[in-house]
This record gives sequence, C-alpha cells and structure tokens, in this order.
Amino acid sequence: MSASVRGRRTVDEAVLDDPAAIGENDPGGMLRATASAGAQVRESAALAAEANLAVLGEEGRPRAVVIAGIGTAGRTGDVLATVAGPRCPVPVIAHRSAGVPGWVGAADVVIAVSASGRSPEALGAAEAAARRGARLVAVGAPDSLLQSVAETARAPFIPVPRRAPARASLWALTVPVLLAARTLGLVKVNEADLAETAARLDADADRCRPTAESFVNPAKSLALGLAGSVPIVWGSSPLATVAARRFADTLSANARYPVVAGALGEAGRGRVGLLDGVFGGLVESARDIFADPEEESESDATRLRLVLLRDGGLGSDEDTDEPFAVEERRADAVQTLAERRGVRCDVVTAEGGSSLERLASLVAVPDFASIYLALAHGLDPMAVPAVTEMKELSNP
Ligand SMILES: O=P(O)(O)OC[C@H]1O[C@](O)(CO)[C@@H](O)[C@@H]1O
Repeated sequence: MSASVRGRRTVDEAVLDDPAAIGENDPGGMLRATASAGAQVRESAALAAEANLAVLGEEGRPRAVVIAGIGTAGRTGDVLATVAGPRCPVPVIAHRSAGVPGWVGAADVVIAVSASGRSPEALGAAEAAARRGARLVAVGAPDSLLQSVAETARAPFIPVPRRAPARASLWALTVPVLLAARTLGLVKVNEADLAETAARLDADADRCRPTAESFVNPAKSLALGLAGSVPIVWGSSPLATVAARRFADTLSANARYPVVAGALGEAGRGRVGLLDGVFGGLVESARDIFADPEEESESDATRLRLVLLRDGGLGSDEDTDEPFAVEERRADAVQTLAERRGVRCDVVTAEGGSSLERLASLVAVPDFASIYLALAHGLDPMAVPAVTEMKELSNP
C-alpha cells in the first residue's frame, strides 16, 4: 500500500467531540473553508457586479447556454439548470469534457468555470467558444490562464479568489454563473434571495461548528450515522437531486466513501432494489436484536444507510417537472420501504423561500458531515492522495 494512504478503518467518535483533535486532523482548514459558504455568496455577488456582465445581454436571449467545467466547476452547471427550472426558455447544458458540443455557435452562450482557472475542460471550452463566435463568460482564479483566454476574447471574467480544493468553492463559483444567467433573463435570482441564501449558509455553519457536540450538531450526527455504511443518497426533486450528487462528491473526496446517489424518481424504477439486497434487507434480517452488540459478528457487516434529501416543495407546482404531491408520496414510500427492511434512513428537508436557499439548506449540513466523517476516520479531508496521484500518472 502506498505510504501516503493513512487513516482508520473504523471511526473514533471521540474525535468529533474534541475540538483540538478536530483541528489536528484538519490541518488545511477544510471546516473553516466550508464555513465560509455564506461569505462566498456575498463576495462573489460583489465580484460579479463589478464585471461587465451587461454585454452578455446586449444580443438578447441565446439559443442555448453551455456551462463548461469539471468536478465542482461542472456542478455549477447542474445548479444553474435546476434553478432555471423546467420553464427556462432555452436549454441549459452542463458540459464536462474538453471543448464545447459540436452544435455550439454564434447564437449560444458558453460559461467556462474553473476554480484554478486552468482545467483543460474549461480552457478548451473558452477557446472553442471564442473561435466559434459564441458569447463567452469565464469564472475562476484571478491571474489565471482562463482569465487571459477571456481577455483575449474580450469576454467578461469574474475573478473568484482561489480556495483549494475546488470543492470548498462551490458557492463562490456558483453565484457568478447564476448572475450571468440572470443577465440573459434565464433565472430570477434577486438580491434578497442571495442575502437569504448567504444567511442560511451562515446559520447552518454555526449549527455545524466544531465546538457544537454531536448530539446537537446535525452534521456530526449525520456523519456518525453513515460511519461504516454504504450511503445511498436520493433526492426527491430535481433540486434535491443536485444536492444528492453534491453529497456524493464530498463523501467520496473528503471521506472517501463509495456512494450511490441520484433522483428518487429514477431510483424508484430500479435502484430501489438495493434495499432488498446483501447490504440492505438481507443483512438487516440476519441481525439478532437481542445480541450483545460487542459480540455480535453481524454488527461488523456492511450495511446501507439511506439519506433522503426532501425538497420542502415551497416553490409553486408551475416551476417543477412533477407535482409536489407526487414527489412527496414517493419520498414517503421509500421511507416506508427502508423501515420495513430495517435499513436506517436520515432525512434532510429543504427550507427557505427561493430555490437557491432551498438548495443551500440541502447542501450545507451534508457538506460538513462529509468532513466530520473523514476526521472521525483520521483522514485529512483536504488532501486526497489518489487525486494527486491520478494527476501525476495521467498528465503527459
Ligand atoms: O475547478 P478546477 O480548478 O478547474 O478543477 C476541476 C476539478 O479538478 C480537481 O481539482 C481535481 O483534479 C477538483 O478538485 C476540481 O473540482
């Protein structure tokens, strides 16, 4: 095994109630970076206001919008698509490979996003957009390659200060993307929505702070519930599904857990079968509820743990693909299924008036939970040796 892989196979719960141990296990300050989510919203809104986004709107409504980027930068495209909603008059497409789709031309807008300002995917897309005469806007680190490509193309650039790793910059990258789309008339995000989203992220960061003990800290208790399990994260609505996929991103990169994540509507037609299987109903039915947990070998068995992200449904039915009642019935049904099989289920329910705030309320606690789960395993949530080695081995 590589010397760079460290950590404990089982969790040490005590670490989570020891702020000093938390600090030692998080030398890069991933918790602090994540707690800046609300500040990121405010800062990026101010930076976007300084950029000349108005030029984007001068040529009117585009034929399509492509958001080009990879990893967290790519996730911002999914956020825009869900905030724009099914009534958005033009297609909003998250594009995750280098360049742009073959059909992109002068009638379209490309938003190239890269936290470092140097991913080949975002750079390739920005260059291709400029070559094809598409309107371009770029979002990423100041003084980066992406900035110079945008400047050469005379395209607006929003300089987002870099916080490594990129996954700690979700909100800093997302807000400029949303505000560019607002200039194009595709989303209705207003100043109050941004302020309320930032306030919600601040409040959740406070509830999830390292000094709040596990029994009052929703992120620590979610993390401990997931310990040793195979998490399944399903979102009840398109918006909740973006949050579910984000949780899979952070659980994988921060805590290094394998995750099944997706939309409950889709999962209900196939993947829900997981609840019946080896890691679901079969292992739970073999559990002897009277056995001493210390001695019971079955307690070591790997189990599923369902995390259901429920959209509070405060948006009007007009803004959703499916009636809210259908999503609610489906979410109730999967909870019943899990209960019947003894599969544990955590539920996070969205709060807030705007879709952006509801999304924030489904992302914040899981973001922190992924970090606490890493810390309880003795893993540094920030430094991921496999990602670094992957880059070393695959770069020419
Ligand atoms: O946003 P960037 O800097 O383009 O990076 C893209 C992705 O690549 C990574 O840096 C991993 O190589 C991720 O952390 C990130 O989301």
